[in-house]
Amino acid sequence: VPVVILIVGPATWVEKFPEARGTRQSPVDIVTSRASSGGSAPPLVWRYSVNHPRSVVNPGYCWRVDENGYDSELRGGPLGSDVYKLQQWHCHWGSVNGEGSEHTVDGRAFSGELHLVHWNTSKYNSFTEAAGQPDGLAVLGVLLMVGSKHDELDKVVRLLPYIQHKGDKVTFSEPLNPANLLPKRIAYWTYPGSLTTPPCTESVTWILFKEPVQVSAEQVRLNLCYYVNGKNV
Ligand SMILES: NS(=O)(=O)c1ccc(O)c(NC(=O)NCCc2ccccn2)c1
Ligand SMILES: [Zn+2]
Repeated sequence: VPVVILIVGPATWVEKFPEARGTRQSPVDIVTSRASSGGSAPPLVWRYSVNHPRSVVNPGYCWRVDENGYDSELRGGPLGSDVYKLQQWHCHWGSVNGEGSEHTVDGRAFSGELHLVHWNTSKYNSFTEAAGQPDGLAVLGVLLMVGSKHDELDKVVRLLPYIQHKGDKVTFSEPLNPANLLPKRIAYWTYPGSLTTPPCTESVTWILFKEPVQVSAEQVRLNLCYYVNGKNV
């Protein structure tokens, strides 16, 4: 009986998404010895709305929190004079502990990776428009490692049982400050890259914080058993 192997993943993305064959594809391995020193970039500055309703969604490949258009600002650092606005944030977890991050640092993977996705409101009129432009998006990447429980992140993790299947969505209005998801030390690596999943558009200025943030083993387990089970590949 002929065996048909359906390959779905990065190797086949180039067939449907030509951008995936580009010259600035993400994620990458950060080779720390080859990273240049900070130079004279201005400080990275952010301000987020805390007290507004947010929705947690299961898009089928992770969980995502939509900011529902509430105001926020990210500017400075490598972003020139443009102001970016937080659109959504989501998480990438691995099926094996320590293997979940998208970026690696000197070949080392972390247990997970949080992405805070911002779009350039100085130049574009919508997220969708910005997502197609080389300077359209800025994503803050936070590496996650197993350690103590993360209280801010727990406001989302505890809702995962209610979005076990693709398309599920739950709205919550508990105050949450996305700034509390960032590490204490805000040193970062930055490079011009792309969306890490289809359509892999080369529109992302990546800003990856050097210091990992700790989450508990239970929080990793909850992410795995809910979104992995709920994940319709
Ligand atoms: N991971 S990332 O680069 O921050 C990022 C940010 C915003 C995005 O819209 C995406 N990609 C995205 O949403 N893709 C939706 C469809 C999809 C996602 C994953 C696999 C296959 N198809 C990735
Ligand atoms: Zn992501």
